[in-house]
Amino acid sequence: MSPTIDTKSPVVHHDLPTPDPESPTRTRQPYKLSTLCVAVENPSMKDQYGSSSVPIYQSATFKGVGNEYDYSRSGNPTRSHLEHHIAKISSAARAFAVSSGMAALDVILRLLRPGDEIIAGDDLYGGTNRLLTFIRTHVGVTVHHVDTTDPNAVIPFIHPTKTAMVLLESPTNPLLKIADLALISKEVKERAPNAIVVVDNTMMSPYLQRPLEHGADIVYDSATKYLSGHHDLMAGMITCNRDDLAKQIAFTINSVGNALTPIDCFLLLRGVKTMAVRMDRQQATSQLVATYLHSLGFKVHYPGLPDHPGREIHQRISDGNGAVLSFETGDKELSEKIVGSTRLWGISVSFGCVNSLISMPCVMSHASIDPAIRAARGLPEDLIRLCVGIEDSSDLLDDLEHALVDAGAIALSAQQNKYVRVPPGHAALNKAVEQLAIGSSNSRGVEHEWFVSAPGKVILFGEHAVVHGVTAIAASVDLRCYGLTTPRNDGKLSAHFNDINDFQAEWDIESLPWGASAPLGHHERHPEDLDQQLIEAIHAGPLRELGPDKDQARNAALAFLYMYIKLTNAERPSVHFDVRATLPVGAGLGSSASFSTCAATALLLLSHRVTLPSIPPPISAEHLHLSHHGRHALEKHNAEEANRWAFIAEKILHGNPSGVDNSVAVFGGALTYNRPGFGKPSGMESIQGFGSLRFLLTNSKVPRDTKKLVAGVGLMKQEQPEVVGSILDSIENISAQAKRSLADSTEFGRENLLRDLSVMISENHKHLVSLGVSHPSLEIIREKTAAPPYNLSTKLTGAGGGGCAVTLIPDDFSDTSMKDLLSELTECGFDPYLTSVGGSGLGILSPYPEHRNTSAKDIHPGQVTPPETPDEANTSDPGDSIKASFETKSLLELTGWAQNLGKWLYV
Ligand SMILES: Nc1ncnc2c1ncn2[C@@H]1O[C@H](COP(=O)(O)OP(=O)(O)O)[C@@H](O)[C@H]1O
Ligand SMILES: C[C@@](O)(CCOP(=O)(O)O)CC(=O)O
Repeated sequence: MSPTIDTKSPVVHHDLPTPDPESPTRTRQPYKLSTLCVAVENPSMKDQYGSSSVPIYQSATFKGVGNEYDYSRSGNPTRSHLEHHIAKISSAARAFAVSSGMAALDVILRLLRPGDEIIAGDDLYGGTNRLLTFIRTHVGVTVHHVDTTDPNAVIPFIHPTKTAMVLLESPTNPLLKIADLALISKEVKERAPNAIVVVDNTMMSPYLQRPLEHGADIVYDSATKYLSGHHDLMAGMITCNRDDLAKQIAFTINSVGNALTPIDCFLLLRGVKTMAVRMDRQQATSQLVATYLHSLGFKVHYPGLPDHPGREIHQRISDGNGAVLSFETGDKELSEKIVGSTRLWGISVSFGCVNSLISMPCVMSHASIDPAIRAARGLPEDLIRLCVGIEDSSDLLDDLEHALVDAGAIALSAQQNKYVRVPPGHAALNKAVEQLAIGSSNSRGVEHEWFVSAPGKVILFGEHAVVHGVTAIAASVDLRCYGLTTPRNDGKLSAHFNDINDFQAEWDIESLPWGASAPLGHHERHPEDLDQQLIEAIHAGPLRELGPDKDQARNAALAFLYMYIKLTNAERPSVHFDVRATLPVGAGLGSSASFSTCAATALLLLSHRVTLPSIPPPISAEHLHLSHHGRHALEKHNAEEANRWAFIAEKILHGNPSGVDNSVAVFGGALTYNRPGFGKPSGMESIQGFGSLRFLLTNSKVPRDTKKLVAGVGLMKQEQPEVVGSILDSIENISAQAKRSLADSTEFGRENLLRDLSVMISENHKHLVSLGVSHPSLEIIREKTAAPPYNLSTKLTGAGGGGCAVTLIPDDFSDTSMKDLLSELTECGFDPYLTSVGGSGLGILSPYPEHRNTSAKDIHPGQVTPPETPDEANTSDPGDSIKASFETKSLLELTGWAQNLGKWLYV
């Protein structure tokens, strides 16, 4: 077919390129729209040089008589290419490119005659409204503005002969109201067969919605928006399937001369190629932004939200929710402040660009509508419109949050430790109060203490091998690390690691190496690799005086300071961080991961990146003491964030961690774990049935260093890949078998399960010996437990090289035997300990006063009975009593005391 634009008979139909079947037996599916967007080829317009990009025919005239093209106002090869392409992706036979979206509407409105009537929406783009007013006053066309989101409001205005055009938008701009394009088209056709249904599809683009498929006669787009995507050109596209209409449209364009210029046609063709990827990203971020604003309590207009009134209709007629949304703040002045406070969101009219934009329709795009009419049409003066671009979603959310905070629309709730919406009208007042509280310094006040805790772990199968992609099976143990932050508010930061030779240090916050690290946005993820520049700066700065004999403390302080600098750049809270554990440090029970989890969580709370549920469910007193009560009180995304940061601290402490230890410390319970990056499913899966098993943990008390042991296995793997490879395969088989046995334990029988696990424990240990990570002390423990009358299976657990061994205790193991075994091990200088596994993961002591157990208020050491007159400071600030007792409680009392303080919120 010829693409000739003949002004006498200008209608040209464009083929939709459904690919031919390759063979009679294998049909090809039609290309998806995103493929069609990229495939600009027009088989009937092959370029003479085979250029892969459509050339710009920047020529007003073409030589010769009777050729395809003579004058660019009538036709131009670059424009023909563009029109063919847009027709193809719009389910249209014809497409016309003109100089702007308004030019498109102008061409369409010229189909009307004096006396005709139009039905149009009441929430229209301001420019559309302006042109409609013009044709009403100058052409004598009657315009009925009705709520087109309600078909019943449209029907009474349809006149069988007078109604010449129904002009629809869906979603509307800027209130995102939905019109049922299919239903209205049908109703119009039935009642006024000659009326033309016209749809402005700019908010959606053909990628997300093709109204011609739903009965519209003409569709137009401001191609300045999504079709081009870059705000570097202005264009309008008109598409239709009716020859009669196409002829009239072509006639008008040729007569008035508003066709798109060749260079803009070229730019638009280039833009369309990336439309699908742009829109996919823009939509995904829009959903995040809408959900975020909605969660803060703003009235948000976006069809992607579950409570949007037109959602069901929109899902039926479109393929997505688009990238424009709007929200109300309740206060015009506040909205102006928010719009003025953003940095990344550019203040601009229009939308559809790769850059994100923010605007207030009533003072910008819709300012041309009379304020009284705006009010009558329900357009809120405080409405903010967001047009989402392709920037990183975390940057956009962060910028918006900053703007909301700066304008005083949201404020930090000390009690909930998260941003909450300030009731409209209070914003200015609250802002002033907050400024006073913050004072002139950039460090924000810290109101109360945070008390957090996380368990250690026992690895039953797969340690070391898990670093290299093998499945590990691990569970939490009932030994925990505790971290407490207390406010200092004197510009200093301090830490006290009770278990690391009572290490204490204090730093001037402003002297920390802030400059060595780029600040991390509020929603920004930490990159996979550690920031070596910051690590070096911390070593050279705050840690410079710690010699090699202080390795353990230096590493822990490094992990703490690294996260403090990365996470709290905006707040820089002045706090004291106290750590104590009931876990042996460096013994293979994951002390580093539980420490990392505590430090990460405390800092995430202080930087308001982890928030608590505002109304935790009520508790009954009898449950207060159970360690696993309150599970799932912390939201999953908060747990995941804590786990991500605990893993970062683990990298600092341990070099090449697999992530199993911190996953157990955060999520608790029992799980299988696979490290990502080995071409197989990764992550964790919780396993049941583990909690009923009894284990004896025996600490050899031989110190060792996880980092060195893990690095040692890594080196061995490099030097003897085949030997290590086959050991890893064998361990993988053991883990897989153990996973199956644990999963099927009821069917399999308890006795069989215990017997199988025993065999696998011994096997796994042998493989660890081959990897060179056992130690004579561990072999003594293994031999002692294996000897009659005990006949138990033991393996090292964790990194080995000393540290702990784990022994499986069968159900029928007698109390007498246990007593004998414990004393035998103790006599050899070991620390045996019977543990229960599978308890709670990360916990945060609820900060809500109603959750604090006042009867458990502490009695200071040395006091036999509570004082008759309660100590003022002690009653008014539970933080004081927590800190004092935390450092002085005996190891045996620590867990019970912590539990008794109040309700713990667990992952
Ligand atoms: N309670 C704690 N307080 C401070 N730092 C700790 C604590 N527990 C562990 N760490 C840090 O973790 C390191 C121990 O890590 P690692 O050798 O992996 O032992 P584990 O096998 O117990 O995880 C310590 O040297 C110290 O830096
Ligand atoms: C050896 C390893 O598998 C477990 C280390 O445990 P621990 O640090 O010894 O508690 C290493 C890892 O998985 O990161």
